[in-house]
Amino acid sequence: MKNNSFSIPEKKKPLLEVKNFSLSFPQYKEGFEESNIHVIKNFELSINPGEIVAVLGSSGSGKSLLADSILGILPENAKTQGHVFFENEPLTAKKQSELRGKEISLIPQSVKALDPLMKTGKQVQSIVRNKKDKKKIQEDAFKKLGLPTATGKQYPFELSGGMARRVLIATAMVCDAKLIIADEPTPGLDKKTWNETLEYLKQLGKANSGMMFITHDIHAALKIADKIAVFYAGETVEIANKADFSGHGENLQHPYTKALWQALPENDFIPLKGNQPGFNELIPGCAFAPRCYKATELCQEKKPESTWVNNTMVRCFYARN
Ligand SMILES: Nc1ncnc2c1ncn2[C@@H]1O[C@H](COP(=O)(O)OP(=O)(O)OP(=O)(O)O)[C@@H](O)[C@H]1O
Ligand code: NI
Repeated sequence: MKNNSFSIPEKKKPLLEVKNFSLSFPQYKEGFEESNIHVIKNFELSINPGEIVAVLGSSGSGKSLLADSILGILPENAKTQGHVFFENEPLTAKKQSELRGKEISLIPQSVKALDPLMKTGKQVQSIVRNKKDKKKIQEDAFKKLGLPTATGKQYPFELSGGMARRVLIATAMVCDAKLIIADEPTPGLDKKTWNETLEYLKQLGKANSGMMFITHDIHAALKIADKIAVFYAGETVEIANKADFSGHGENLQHPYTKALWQALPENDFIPLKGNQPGFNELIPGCAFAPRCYKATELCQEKKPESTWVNNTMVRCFYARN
């Protein structure tokens, strides 16, 4: 008898792993007393090759800073703690500068990231690593994204918002990166362009090795992501599988994720009362406790560690097993 019936499948090497990552800024009060604004706390995330993972968080919650942390382009006053690994190797500052724009590529949040003084075709060509076919690679990318060839001869100010977004996506496309970080790539787009842009991003994420898709739009996240990391008050409260967003959210583990899902007009349309705590509020327990129907004294007093329930990472004392 062959001895391979019990072989354990080889575990995939994660492309990106973020463990216990925190980010703060020093703040000086009157009398020069220093304190810290804690923007990201104990953040966790893992992206496997071929996976699109959405980071879903409200406006101003620290999503772009998370992207900047991975790329190594944080403001100088930012203080970080924790571990980031790229293909199992620590992502040091040296490694970040080697990989940035090559193995790891950013689709920036603002179309203002395009150089206003350079024609879009030339801008995209300047990213292509292959020295010979720069023009062809750029033109093929424009074609795939539905941009007319003539767009390459235009300056960014001559383009509509939707076209400029596609030029930004083209820069990530031609870069041939292993990991693409797309930071809020769909704000202010009309429905048709929104759908098309997400479709291009999905193709791009799947064609390349993986994508971190940053958004505050749950619909956009559900349209393209395999997994959704839900960000609340700077922490990942749950990393849910896309399939768990269904019905009344019975399979979602964290009460905040459930509340987000149930608040959608096409679902139960139940509004979530209250606000997220500010960065300066020191909360000893679970940050969601003041708004949570399940919260007990334990939740007010102690922070839940991350646990795994049915293949889902969750930080809640009362997640189901
Ligand atoms: N250099 C800095 N010094 C101090 N605080 C900063 C600095 N940069 C950003 N912040 C704070 O960090 C917060 C999070 O910023 P970030 O841009 O990462 O949020 P975001 O989730 O990407 O927001 P949006 O949805 O608007 O894009 C900001 O609200 C701001 O208060
Ligand atoms: Ni942002």
